[in-house]
Amino acid sequence: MEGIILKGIGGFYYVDTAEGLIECKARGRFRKTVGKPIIGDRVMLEIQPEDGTGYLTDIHPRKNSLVRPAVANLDLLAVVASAAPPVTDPFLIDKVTAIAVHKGIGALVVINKTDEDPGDDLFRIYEKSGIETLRVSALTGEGIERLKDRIRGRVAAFAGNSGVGKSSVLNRLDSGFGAEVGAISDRIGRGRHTTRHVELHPVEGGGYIADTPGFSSFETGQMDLVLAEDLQYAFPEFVPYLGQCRFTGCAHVKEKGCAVCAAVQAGEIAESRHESYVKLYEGVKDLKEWELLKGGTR
Ligand SMILES: Nc1nc2c(ncn2[C@@H]2O[C@H](COP(=O)(O)OP(=O)(O)OP(=O)(O)O)[C@@H](O)[C@H]2O)c(=O)[nH]1
Ligand SMILES: [Zn+2]
Repeated sequence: MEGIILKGIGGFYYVDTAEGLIECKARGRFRKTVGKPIIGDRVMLEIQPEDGTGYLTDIHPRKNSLVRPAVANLDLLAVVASAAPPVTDPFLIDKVTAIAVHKGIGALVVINKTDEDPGDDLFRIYEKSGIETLRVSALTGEGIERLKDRIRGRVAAFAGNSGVGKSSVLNRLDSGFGAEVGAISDRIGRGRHTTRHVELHPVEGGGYIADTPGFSSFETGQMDLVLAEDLQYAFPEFVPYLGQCRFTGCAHVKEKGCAVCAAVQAGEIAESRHESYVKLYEGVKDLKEWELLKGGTR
C-alpha cells in the first residue's frame, strides 16, 4: 500500500493512505538509502493483520526536501507577510522564496491583513519579481478562495513572522487545522505553542498544508549551495540579465558594468530584492570560503 507521511511522533509515523491514517513503524534499513523517513515522504507500507498497524517498506525518491523543518516533496512554500503591524521585513520573504526557488519548490507570497493595509508596495515588489503573490484577509475571508484554489491537490508549507496571521490563514484554509494541532500536542503532553515539529494536515478537496515554526529555521545553509554563483538563479527576475554583465563571474553586488545593478537603477528590479540578494550573497560567499578551508567537503 502507498501513502504519505503526515506526522512523526516518538518513532511512529502516521501515514495517509487510501484506507485512512495508519500508524507505522520504520525499519532501520532506510538509513543506507534516503536516511530517516520525514514528513511528506511518499512511502510503501505493509499492514500487520494482527493489529492493523503498519510498517514502512520503502521510501520513494524525494523530489525535494528541507532540512529544518524536515519536510519532503513540497509543491509550494508560502510566505505569509503583512504590511499591517507587525510589518514583515522583506529580507525574510526573500530568504524563504530564494530557498524555495533554489530547491525547485513553488514560491508563493501571501499578503495577509489586507483589510488593514492592502500592501500595495509589497505587491508591486513581488509582482515584478515573477514570484506569485496573493492578497488575502484571514479576518474578512477576502482572497481566501483564490488561495484555496492554488493549494488544492498540492503539498504546501507556510512560513511567516510571528503575529502575521499565519494560524488564522491556515484555519481559513481548513477549519480543522487548529483543532488538529491542539489534539496532537495534548497527546504528547506539550502545549501547542511549544511544538516545533512539522506535520501535514489534509485539506478538504485534496492537498495538504503545514505550519512551519517561524523564519528562524530558514537559513541559507540549507540551500546546499555549492557555489555562491548559484544564488543568482534563486532570484527569478535576475535571470534575463545574467550573462550580460561586463565581467564574467560578476557577483551583481556593485560591479562596474553589471547588468543586474543597471536593471535595479532603471527600476526594473526592486531595490529591496537586490538588497536581499546582496545580504544573502555575503553569507554564502563566506560559507563557500569556509567550505574551501575545510577542504572542499560539503
Ligand atoms: N486585521 C486583521 N487581523 C488579523 C488577520 N489575520 C490575523 N489577524 C490577527 O493577527 C493576530 C495574530 O494572528 P495569528 O493567526 O495568531 O498569527 P500567527 O502568525 O499565527 O502568530 P504566531 O502564533 O505568533 O506565529 C491575531 O490577533 C489575529 O486576530 C487579518 O487578516 N486581518
Ligand atoms: Zn552583474
